[in-house]
Amino acid sequence: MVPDTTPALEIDDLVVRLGGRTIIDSLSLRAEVGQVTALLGPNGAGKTTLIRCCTGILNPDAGAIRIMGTDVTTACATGRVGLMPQSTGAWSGIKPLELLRYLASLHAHPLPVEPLAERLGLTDFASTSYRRLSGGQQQAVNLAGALIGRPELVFLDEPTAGMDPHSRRSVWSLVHDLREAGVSVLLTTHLMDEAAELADRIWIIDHGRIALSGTVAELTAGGRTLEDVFLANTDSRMRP
Ligand SMILES: Nc1ncnc2c1ncn2[C@@H]1O[C@H](COP(=O)(O)OP(=O)(O)OP(=O)(O)O)[C@@H](O)[C@H]1O
Repeated sequence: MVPDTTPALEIDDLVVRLGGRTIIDSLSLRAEVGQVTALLGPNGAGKTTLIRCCTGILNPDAGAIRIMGTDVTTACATGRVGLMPQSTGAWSGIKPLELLRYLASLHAHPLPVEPLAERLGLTDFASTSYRRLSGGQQQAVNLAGALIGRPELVFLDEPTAGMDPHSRRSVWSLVHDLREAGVSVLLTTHLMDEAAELADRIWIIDHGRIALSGTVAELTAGGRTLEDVFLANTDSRMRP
């Protein structure tokens, strides 16, 4: 039997213009099924914009996105995609488990809420409303929300930003388990050790374009650190 080589995510020549500027500039990228793909890039490089396009929040101006061989709208509508955004201003007064139960009710075959909450340490602050949680605790709730619908492809936008080293390690272990279970993960991070620990393949983007891609071993061949490679291949000036 011929193996199915349809990628989890395939982006071709994507262009996004916002506020009169080109934010994503003819960008092409591929993420394989069952792998962890890391998107690195300086502040303002376009990482979140790209994720917004892949999750149906933003329509690109040109180019194509395929998720497991289907279009974004279909993939998202059928619950095959999960998203952990950088911030969710909307939840305010709701408590973590109430939120997860609500999100679970939107999916056909959700994960059981309590074990997921336990795994992410949410039960420790179960009676606190979302808006009163610390930044790292909110991140943990956001991560649970991304996973509750058993997505086949999950986008994690800076999943460990603001987390202490214990919480970060626990997220790393969860990402390893997701990979083990065959879930495809695309994450962004500014932490080079996180990318090196988790990613099967890294894509470095700068000013909305792919600057470089490869496995950690390929990128760091010759004794350079991932941070050296990042610094050498990206612009030090922050995007306006
Ligand atoms: N709605 C918008 N209108 C105009 N410009 C926008 C809009 N949304 C994002 N941008 C701009 O697009 C650029 C890319 O932003 P984006 O959030 O994708 O960067 P990023 O790579 O995720 O950065 P960071 O690492 O800081 O999170 C920035 O210059 C940002 O100001």
